[in-house]
Amino acid sequence: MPVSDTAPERASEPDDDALPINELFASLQGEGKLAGVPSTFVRTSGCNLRCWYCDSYHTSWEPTGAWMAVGEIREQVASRDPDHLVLTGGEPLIHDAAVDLLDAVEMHTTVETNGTRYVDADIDLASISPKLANSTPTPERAPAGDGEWADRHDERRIDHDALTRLIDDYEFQLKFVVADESPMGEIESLLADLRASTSREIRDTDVLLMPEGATRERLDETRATAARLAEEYGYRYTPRIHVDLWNDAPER
Ligand SMILES: C[S@@+](CC[C@H](N)C(=O)[O-])C[C@H]1O[C@@H](n2cnc3c(N)ncnc32)[C@H](O)[C@@H]1O
Ligand SMILES: Nc1nc2[nH]cc(C(=O)O)c2c(=O)[nH]1
Ligand code: SF4
Ligand SMILES: [Mg+2]
Repeated sequence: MPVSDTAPERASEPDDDALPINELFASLQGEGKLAGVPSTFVRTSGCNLRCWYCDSYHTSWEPTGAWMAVGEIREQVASRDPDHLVLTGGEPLIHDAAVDLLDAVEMHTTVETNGTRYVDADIDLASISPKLANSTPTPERAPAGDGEWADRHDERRIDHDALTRLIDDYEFQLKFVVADESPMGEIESLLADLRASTSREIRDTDVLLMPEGATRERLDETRATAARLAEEYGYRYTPRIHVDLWNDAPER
C-alpha cells in the first residue's frame, strides 16, 4: 500500500512512550470477524518479518513514519467517530509502547499481529495472522533486496510459544493468507500443534482463510480459491472489503 502523504508530520523524539506511525485514519474494518465495523486504524512502522506480498511495504520493506507520543495518538483516536481501534502495522507488538496505547484508549481494541511476540495488554481481539511458508521472500519474489531476508524470515515467522500465549489470554482469530491449496497442510499441522498446546478451544470458526491480494486485480485471481478451500476444510472465509471498495488506496 502506498505511504500516506498525510501521515502525521509532527514528530516527537523517539522515547519510551512514543510509536513510529505510518498512518492514522478512520475506515471500515476490512477483514476478519469484525469486517464492516467502523474503526480507527493506527498503523505503526517497522516489522520483524518481510512477507513478499506485504500490502504495507512502507512499514516493512521500506519503513517510513513519524514518531508520535502515545498521548497524542490517544487524542487523535478519541477525536474520530469510531469506537473501535485497530492497531496494525508493520508489526505493532515489536514496540513496547503499543501496550501503553492499548491500555490508554477507552474503546474496543483489535490488534493485527503476526503472532511472533506475546504482550500483556488491554486487547479485546487478537487478530493473529501467522506467516506460512507461502510468505517467504525468496530471491525470485522479494520486492526488494537480493533474497537476504529469506532465512531470517523463515527462522522468525512461527513462534509456537508466543502464539499459544496469545490464544490462551485473548479473544482471538487466526487469519491465514492463501492463494492456492499449497499452504493447507502447514495450516492443518500448525492448528494441531496449537490445539495441543493451548488450554483454550480453537474452533474451526476461529480460523479464517483470507485471499492473498493487495489489489482488486490480484483478489480476482485468488478469492474463489480461498472461498473454496474454506468450504472444503470447514474454516471461515474472510473477504478483504477495503481492497474491494478502495483498491490499494492509502488511509483506507
Ligand atoms: C499488513 S499486516 C500488519 C499486521 C501484522 N504484521 C500481520 O501481518 O498480521 C495486516 C494484515 O494484512 C495481511 N496481509 C498483508 N499483505 C497481504 C496481502 N497481499 N494479501 C492478503 N493479506 C495480506 C496480513 O496477513 C495481516 O492479516
Ligand atoms: N479497512 C482496512 N481494514 C483493515 N484490516 C486490517 C488492515 C491492516 O492493514 O492491518 C486493514 C486496512 O489497512 N484497512
Ligand atoms: S508480518 Fe505483516 S507487516 Fe510484516 S511483512 Fe508480513 S504482512 Fe507485512
Ligand atoms: Mg492493510
